[in-house]
Amino acid sequence: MADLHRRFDARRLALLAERTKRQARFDAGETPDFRADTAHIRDGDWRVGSIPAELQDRRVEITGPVDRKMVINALNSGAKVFMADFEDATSPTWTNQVEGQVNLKDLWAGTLSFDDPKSGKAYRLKDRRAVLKVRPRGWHLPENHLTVDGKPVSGALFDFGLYAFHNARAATEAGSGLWFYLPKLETMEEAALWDEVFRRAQDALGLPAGSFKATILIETITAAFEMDEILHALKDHIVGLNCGRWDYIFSTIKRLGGNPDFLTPDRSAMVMGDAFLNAYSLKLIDACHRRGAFAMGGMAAQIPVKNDEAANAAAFAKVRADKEREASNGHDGTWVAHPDLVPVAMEVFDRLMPGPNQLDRPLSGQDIGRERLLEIHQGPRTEAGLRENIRVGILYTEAWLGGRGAVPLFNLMEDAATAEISRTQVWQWRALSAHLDDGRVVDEALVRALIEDEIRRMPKELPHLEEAVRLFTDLCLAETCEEFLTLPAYARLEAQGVSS
Ligand SMILES: CC(=O)SCCNC(=O)CCNC(=O)[C@H](O)C(C)(C)COP(=O)(O)OP(=O)(O)OC[C@H]1O[C@@H](n2cnc3c(N)ncnc32)[C@H](O)[C@@H]1OP(=O)(O)O
Ligand SMILES: O=CC(=O)O
Ligand SMILES: [Mg+2]
Repeated sequence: MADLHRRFDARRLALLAERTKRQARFDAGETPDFRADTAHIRDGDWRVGSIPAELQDRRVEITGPVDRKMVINALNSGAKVFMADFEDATSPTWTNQVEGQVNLKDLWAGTLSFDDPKSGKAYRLKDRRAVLKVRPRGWHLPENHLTVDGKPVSGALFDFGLYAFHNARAATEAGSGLWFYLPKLETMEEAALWDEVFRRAQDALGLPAGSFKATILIETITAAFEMDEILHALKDHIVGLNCGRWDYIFSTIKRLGGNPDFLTPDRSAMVMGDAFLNAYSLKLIDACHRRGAFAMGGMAAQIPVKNDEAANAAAFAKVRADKEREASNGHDGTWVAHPDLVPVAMEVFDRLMPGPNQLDRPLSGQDIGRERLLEIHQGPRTEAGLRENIRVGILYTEAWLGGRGAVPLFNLMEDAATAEISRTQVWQWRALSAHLDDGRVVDEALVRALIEDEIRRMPKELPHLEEAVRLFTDLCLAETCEEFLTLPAYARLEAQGVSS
């Protein structure tokens, strides 16, 4: 960890500073575009390196937090891949991060099991289980509990470094490897930093270059303009890109949210089949297939609805339709948030994707340019939409401050990415004095009044409610849009008494 920190942390911090400078340019009216200095990469004829056999068929991937029961359930779920998530689905308490590492180490050591003292249920791994991928935190989050030379290390390097150090040998000896998902990258330089980290770690562990393989989430508006460049920067270590739709919406609001041309409608109106979300997923498929890389779909937020058969059927139908769109468009696989949704997605991909993937499918040839990538969704802006953002944003933050990073709220999966949408959208509507469809202007007074009213309807006994309301309100009413909700929230984790 010390070696990784000393070699790479200054670069990480410099890249984060670049994000801030770029935000200032967006705030002054600039909009994203393809880079002139990398045209040769986009125009060049090259392909990514080899894809390991066990990653050739990824039609259904389940994601989830790293707690012991969930890890076992996910590995047993019937999905092809399980992404163990130290990121959007995990509140980064010290306990969560370290226990997550222990769980993964036990998996490779062959000792992962769990006896639930509450339910009395015994959890054991099945023989046939999902291939493991690990998603470390993004470049932005520190890990305050480990310092090197008096400075906190990066959360990303902590999650990656510990996992690689403890498991590379066991995974290789088991005939598998270390596979990663890398989140929230903004540029090819940020991807290149990961490439160097991989090379250094492989070297230090005595592994040949190319032993680690990653899938990169395209979940920032800036990265969508650098898909080729990101594939190229990680050429020997990349197997695909994934449409991280929730962070993508958040990133678009955050980066362009001060510009009235990018005023967004209700969150529920921003659906994958339309406008910039549709454009980016189609572009990602061609960008990947042209280079021999997987084009993974993303997460539908619906989860099973308990005790209401009709609502449950409607939720499953929405997931099915989302997966049908993905498979028909050419995605090579998709994500689900819950074991009950594995068969739903599997049925769709089995039906619409007869081979193990769609790498050989002809490119769509659609030339998706800047205009389509920046086409904002049309739809209503309603009090109900504003209230939903407030309700979900506060309740999610409350759970996060209590150490839970993924929560079911009003029958949807909510995690850090979806909560970021909630708070940035309230911020945007207020900052731009947006009009609701009923003619009212979203101003500080309206936001405060709706927050007050929503709190009245929330259970009073929630332990972190007061702090969550304070943080959420501050973020919505701030002069500028805070880079990440989880940064100020991380500073409060310890104060809430759940971090150690
Ligand atoms: C935007 C993005 O980044 S998406 C990726 C990040 N987000 C995620 O990964 C969220 C993944 N999903 C989850 O964490 C969960 O499904 C939640 C929190 C939304 C709901 O979880 P629960 O309230 O436990 O759901 P529910 O009660 O229906 O669970 C039933 C069983 O399925 C298990 N389960 C539910 N979701 C998962 C999952 N994703 N992985 C493994 N097991 C799961 C539960 O542990 C429970 O097991 P048990 O019967 O042995 O006790
Ligand atoms: O990480 C996935 C997302 O949608 O965000
Ligand atoms: Mg994300």
